[in-house]
Amino acid sequence: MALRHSGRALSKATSGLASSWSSWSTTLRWKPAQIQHQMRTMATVVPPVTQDKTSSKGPTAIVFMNMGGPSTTDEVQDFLSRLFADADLIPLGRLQNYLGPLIANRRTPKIQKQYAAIGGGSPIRKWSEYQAEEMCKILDKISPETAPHKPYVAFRYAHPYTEEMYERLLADGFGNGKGGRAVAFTQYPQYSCSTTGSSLNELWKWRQRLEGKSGPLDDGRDGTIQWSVIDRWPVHEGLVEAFAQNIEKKLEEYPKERRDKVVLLFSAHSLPMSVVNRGDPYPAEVGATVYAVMQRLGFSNPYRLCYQSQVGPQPWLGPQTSMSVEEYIAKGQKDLVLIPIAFTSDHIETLYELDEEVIGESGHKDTVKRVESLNGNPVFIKALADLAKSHLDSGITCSAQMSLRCPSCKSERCLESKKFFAGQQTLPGK
Ligand SMILES: C=CC1=C(C)c2cc3[nH]c(cc4nc(cc5[nH]c(cc1n2)c(C)c5CCC(=O)O)C(CCC(=O)O)=C4C)c(C)c3C=C
Ligand code: FES
Ligand SMILES: [Fe+2]
Repeated sequence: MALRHSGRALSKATSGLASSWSSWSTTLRWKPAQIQHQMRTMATVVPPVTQDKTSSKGPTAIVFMNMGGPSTTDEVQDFLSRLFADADLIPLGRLQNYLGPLIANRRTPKIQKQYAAIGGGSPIRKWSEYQAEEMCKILDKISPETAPHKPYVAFRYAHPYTEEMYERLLADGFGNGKGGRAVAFTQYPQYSCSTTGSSLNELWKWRQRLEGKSGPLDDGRDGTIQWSVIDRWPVHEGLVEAFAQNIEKKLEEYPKERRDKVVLLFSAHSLPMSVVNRGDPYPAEVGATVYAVMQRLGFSNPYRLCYQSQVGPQPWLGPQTSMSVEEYIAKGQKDLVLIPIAFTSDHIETLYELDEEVIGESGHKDTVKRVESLNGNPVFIKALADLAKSHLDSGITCSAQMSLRCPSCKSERCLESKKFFAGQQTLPGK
């Protein structure tokens, strides 16, 4: 089980180095004065600004944010290099620039084999571009006042990178003195500072670099892009409906007399306990999605939430998906349906880890099954459009929840980017 044993290989790769993989969460060192400053800024809640509903006319850019994945095996090394360079995902402190590439290089051949096994690359770009385009077509119809809607994709670790998306936005006539409205739409339904938080910090960084720091002019306009954020949507009814329909479809594959005893195993990407204990909202929001889906199903079946894809030797949030499947089978429960609940399209965690490893090695491929990922599901794409329309109608810049930092957050990036997105001004006259 390559992914599950990956921690040992990683710690081997970094052993002997001053700050190892195992200390990724404790590498920041603060002096007393810095701590006092941090304590003050940590507690700051930045109230979101309400936008003037009448002023937001099209064109409107809708930017799908996600982690991305290598489209070919040749892109794996760059993907992993970017991923291990991301201090919002894997904080390696002052050794980030040294340790990051080292771990990425060591890991590349193994991960290349996994992408080769699922057809030579991640399908996430194909699905994201399709979902964004189809959603914009629906949005043009249901929200003519903000049309035309232009789809963009910004990945954190693979093409199209955030900076490539931003350059395209500028080339397409947004910003650069022309203003215009853009919605940063996370494609992670549940918020984690390591995923959506990282993408927003990156977007804020490129916004500062490519659009400068121009303050509001006398008329309130500065010609930069007016950003708003859809930062989480764990219980959106269209999302819940799409998941529920896929589960119902899968349950039909079991004989009627066994159907209501099939155990539903929701599986989400895990988080290191250091991130959970920092106060990350993700576990609660994943739990909320699971509960909403079960409510929609009328609690027809027994269910559990488990977590997959731990990397490195630190403690991660459990129970592990692979272990849960093995233990239920050992207890005699062989009818199991796996439901990837925290990602909206296929990726190595579904196509390789769940299909090839967890199900493939369970010895019960005929009774342990996985529901389809949302991918091009029309119910899901309509949900995305409804969600975007409600956001555009609401006039809010981001959720109230996004303005609050984790209790133990010490990151200046989080502080500044939250301040920026929560404080985006209205754009009168546009
Ligand atoms: C909601 C989804 C995800 C969360 C939360 C998440 C947190 C998280 N991930 C790592 C480390 C790695 N993740 C890797 C790949 C990867 N991660 C997700 C999703 C979430 N990660 C996906 C969908 C993928 C695969 C992308 C694809 O194209 O298929 C990897 C690289 C693969 C590997 O080397 O095993 C690492 C490393 C951490 C540390 C973390 C939380 C802090
Ligand atoms: S880590 Fe959660 S807000 Fe900074
Ligand atoms: Fe991950």
